[in-house]
Amino acid sequence: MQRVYLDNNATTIVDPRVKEAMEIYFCQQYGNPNSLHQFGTEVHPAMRVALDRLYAGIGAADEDDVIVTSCATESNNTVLKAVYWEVISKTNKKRILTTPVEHPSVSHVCEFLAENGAEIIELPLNKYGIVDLSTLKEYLDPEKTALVSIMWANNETGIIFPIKELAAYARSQGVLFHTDAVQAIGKIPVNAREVGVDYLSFSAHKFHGPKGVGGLYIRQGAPFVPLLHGGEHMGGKRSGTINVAGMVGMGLALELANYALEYEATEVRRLRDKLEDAILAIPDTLVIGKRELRVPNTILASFRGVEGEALIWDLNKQGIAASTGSACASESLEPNPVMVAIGVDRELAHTAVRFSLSRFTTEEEIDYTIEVLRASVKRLREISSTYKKC
Ligand SMILES: Cc1ncc(COP(=O)(O)O)c(CN[C@@H](CS)C(=O)O)c1O
Repeated sequence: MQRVYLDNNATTIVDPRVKEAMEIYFCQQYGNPNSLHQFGTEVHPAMRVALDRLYAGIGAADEDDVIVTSCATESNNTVLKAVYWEVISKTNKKRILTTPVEHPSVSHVCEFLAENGAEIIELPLNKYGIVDLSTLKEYLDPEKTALVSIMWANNETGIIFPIKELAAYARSQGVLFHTDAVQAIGKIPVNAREVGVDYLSFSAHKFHGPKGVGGLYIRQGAPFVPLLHGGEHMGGKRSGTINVAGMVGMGLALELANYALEYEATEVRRLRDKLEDAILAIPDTLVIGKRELRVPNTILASFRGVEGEALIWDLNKQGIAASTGSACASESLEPNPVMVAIGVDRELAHTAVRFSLSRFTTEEEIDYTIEVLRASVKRLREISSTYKKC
């Protein structure tokens, strides 16, 4: 049976070139970078190269900070709690403006901060599933707002948010702006300085780097306190012995991902559109978001009358890996929250399936997926208690 991996928004394969670059830091150059002896100092040049790649890869200025974390969840927690301690707990600016479709590593932190005095406002989405500038202008009161936190691209739909214009307006009002760029980096161009954000989160395992390592961009002068204290690592901004192999891997993965952006925009998009067209040719289906307003690798599709869980298990039995939405919500049998937030009816929101490709996806894999998907949907509808051919 052929195995086809179409859940790249959950995690990706490590690029073999990244794996190779990481290997020597396990059994050859394994010293603690903070050690003064040669086992520690010999890894410094590679760390410098990795940091240079990270700065260049996300468009950070030399005067900005980029810290290495364990994952984007840590990066998001760090930003939101830093703004809480440095702004919300010390001034009359108690508000965080965010969206109803953020990843739980933003939304659940906001819920926690609301229990501790923050005021969280979820900005309504328009019919395209994004926050438009007029909405931000309507809700943003600069006297009361500490931070705007809006993701660059949604992990379930792939819908891209207009970060440049939103961040520019927040900056014009003297309000801090954070973007969770996890699902944008490696798919579309991301440049922190160009769009003018104060904070930007990312995660290596979303762009063919290793799991367990992420990053956080902090614009020069942006308020900050560490989430993790206890050592002078990362200039005191993130304590803990640095994951040298992960840092080297993430730096190279980001450089390779940016080299491949043209391939993402052409070949990956072509294969995604081929699968999407085949899905839309099946009766009573729906794809969320206009494809030109999405990152090139993602489809969130709805198959009327077919439970999302049933379909992904049927596909899984035939070797195809997809998801009902984000991996962190995959245990939930609730309707897809993103679809509910953008107004899709709840019955359809139970039938969501996410397909996310990568630069390693082949045409043969897409052709096999189309063949299997057509048969699976047909078979499941025949036994469906709710599907009546419209
Ligand atoms: C937008 C966004 N923000 C943060 C994270 C968390 O990344 P970590 O490095 O795993 O901590 C993710 C990871 N989303 C995966 C797992 S839930 C998905 O299936 O959609 C994300 O998509």
